[in-house]
Amino acid sequence: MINVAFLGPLGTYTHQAVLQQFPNDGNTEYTALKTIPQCFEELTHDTKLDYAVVPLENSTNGQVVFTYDLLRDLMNGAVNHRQNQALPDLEVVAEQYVSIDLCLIASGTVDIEAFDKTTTVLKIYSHPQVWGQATSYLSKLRQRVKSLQMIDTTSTSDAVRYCCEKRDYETPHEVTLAIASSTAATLHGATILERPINDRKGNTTRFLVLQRRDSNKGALVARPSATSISVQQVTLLTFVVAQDMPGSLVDVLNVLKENQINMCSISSRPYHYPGDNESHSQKEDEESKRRKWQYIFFIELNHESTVDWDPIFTGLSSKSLKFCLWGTFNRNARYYEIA
Ligand SMILES: O=C(O)C(=O)C[C@]1(C(=O)O)C=C[C@@H](O)C=C1
Repeated sequence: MINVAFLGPLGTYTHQAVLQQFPNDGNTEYTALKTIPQCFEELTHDTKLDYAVVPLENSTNGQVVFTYDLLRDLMNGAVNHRQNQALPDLEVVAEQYVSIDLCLIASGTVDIEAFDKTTTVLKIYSHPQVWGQATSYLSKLRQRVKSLQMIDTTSTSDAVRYCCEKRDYETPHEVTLAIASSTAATLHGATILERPINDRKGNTTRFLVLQRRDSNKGALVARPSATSISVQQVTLLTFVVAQDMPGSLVDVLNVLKENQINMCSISSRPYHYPGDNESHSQKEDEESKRRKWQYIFFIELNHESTVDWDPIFTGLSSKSLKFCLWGTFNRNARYYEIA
């Protein structure tokens, strides 16, 4: 039996990612948690859980910053190190992709055509990641009402639950709606008013599957894509460099070039050196620790399964102040799907 935690409740897009990765075969238990931080926290400490699935990025509006920042904080809080390589408690073992078809949802019947610019007060509940995926639909909607309030919830499925609970409190001019998946609407017995309302066709969210590093289970197996016989692999790394040293980022990237390995993504998030009660590498000097404008880099490499990692890790170790290898996993075939 395996136990998979995820950003719940049932009916979230993350739940969909979980079912794609771990189909209900009678051997899998699913544990719905309320927030992304809880997924990290519970997987770290509850050995009854084997995996956690969390959103990482969306093809329309980019990073799910909660997840990026939790990875950063785990790297900073890592107790175990091999020289300046942080070995946090969790690692990444697979990726998953879910097509995000956003629906405008009501608890009962609502006539959008009857909205009145002088009186209708519209409240829409959803996960914060959704607003940037339906900007043009929301701005058109705003023009048809007196006011539009967008209210954040911990997930899209929870947004539908809120919307259904609010039904009894509505005044004649106040309308409460949610943006979520059709699965969430069905689950709550709610009505889909319009779909899809996302800005871009092919809107997709990418998810990561995490496990505890000490579980020693290895990466999860993914099927090869229809277009390639060999399975491409992806490696996720994070690192920090000496920001005042010209070329310090280039030096790290040159390690990849010299070893003929391709980088397929790079992004950054704000970084703060670990506090005194957290572990840190000796190269981090006092002054740089106090600076506000520091960055951690996230890079992904795509490669065949036969890579000589020794020179790469030796290079990364010498050119960065601190780095972390989050895992090497198979590229999911859904990555290659065209919008
Ligand atoms: O709220 C959900 O349904 C989630 O699974 C979270 C989440 C996200 O954080 O990106 C997943 C996919 C969509 O992009 C919107 C929300």
